[in-house]
Amino acid sequence: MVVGISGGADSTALLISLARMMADLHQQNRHAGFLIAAHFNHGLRGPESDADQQFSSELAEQWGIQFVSARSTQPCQDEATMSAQRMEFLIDTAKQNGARYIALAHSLDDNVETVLHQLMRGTGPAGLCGIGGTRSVDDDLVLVRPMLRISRDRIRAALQEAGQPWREDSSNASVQYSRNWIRHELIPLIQTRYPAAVPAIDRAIQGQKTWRTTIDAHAENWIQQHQLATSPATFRRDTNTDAAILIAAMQRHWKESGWPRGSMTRDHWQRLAKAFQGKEKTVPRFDLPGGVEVQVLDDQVILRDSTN
Ligand SMILES: Nc1ncnc2c1ncn2[C@@H]1O[C@H](COP(=O)(O)OP(=O)(O)OP(=O)(O)O)[C@@H](O)[C@H]1O
Repeated sequence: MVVGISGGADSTALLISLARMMADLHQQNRHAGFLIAAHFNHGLRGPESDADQQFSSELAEQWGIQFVSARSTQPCQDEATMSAQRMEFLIDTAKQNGARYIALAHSLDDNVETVLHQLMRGTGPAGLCGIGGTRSVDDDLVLVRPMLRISRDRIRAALQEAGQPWREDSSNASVQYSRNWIRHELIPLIQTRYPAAVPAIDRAIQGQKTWRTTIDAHAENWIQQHQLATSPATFRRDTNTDAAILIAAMQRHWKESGWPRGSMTRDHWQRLAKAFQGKEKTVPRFDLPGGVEVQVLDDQVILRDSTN
């Protein structure tokens, strides 16, 4: 397992927990695999960034864990780009060393902040499920987030109790980044009136995930029963199924076909669902963003990638 370590409280706690679990397994003479601590130096905060790397490397050494690091060749301030650079490094490290898992230390609070961020920026039901606990990167590699149900406060309290220091990232305190603004301004404001808001939102996320799993199972089932041909993708029309399931089925189809979803709005998905439900008889053909052409026949709907 490759563990992404920033030197912050969450990933310090994750690395130590995994190292202890490994030690326990070794003691019981059980196979424990191997751990690699991987740190990506974004190089944005000069000596402070180097000190984070130094801290992470010393922590790994202290626990007898192999340490790998890389430095950004194109330092940038954009959160999404930084995260993508980091993921690329973690995936490369995993592949080069034959690791099957990458572990990240996102906490319950990170999940709640992410959902609030998505909610305000605009999202569908999937975005309200928050960060996934596991995700397949490919057939041989799985991304896991074992700390997702543990609060930031609990993690810090445990580190303090263990006498284990961590690095405080000064850019985490800056409200310049929208995620930090949610963490440092918005959530504390909400908590002045709703002190238990964070665990309450987490429970709503868990509930949403259960709904999502159910809808996904129906969507998968629907595709199996209604897809008549793959090239071009041909589906049987269906007046009985709810729009939510039809939309989830189509979103799965988009993903499997590698079609771009970026410009598909809620209105587009609903229009597509209506085409299946037989309420779109007057429009036999229409186009969707990303070059997908929809042809509506009496008993079938055909989808074609017109850019191919
Ligand atoms: N520079 C980095 N190098 C390697 N892994 C990282 C780095 N920064 C973050 N990660 C991993 O990604 C996870 C989520 O990143 P995020 O920026 O939300 O974390 P963070 O606020 O720095 O948390 P932490 O308290 O773990 O440092 C971290 O918990 C850690 O596992």
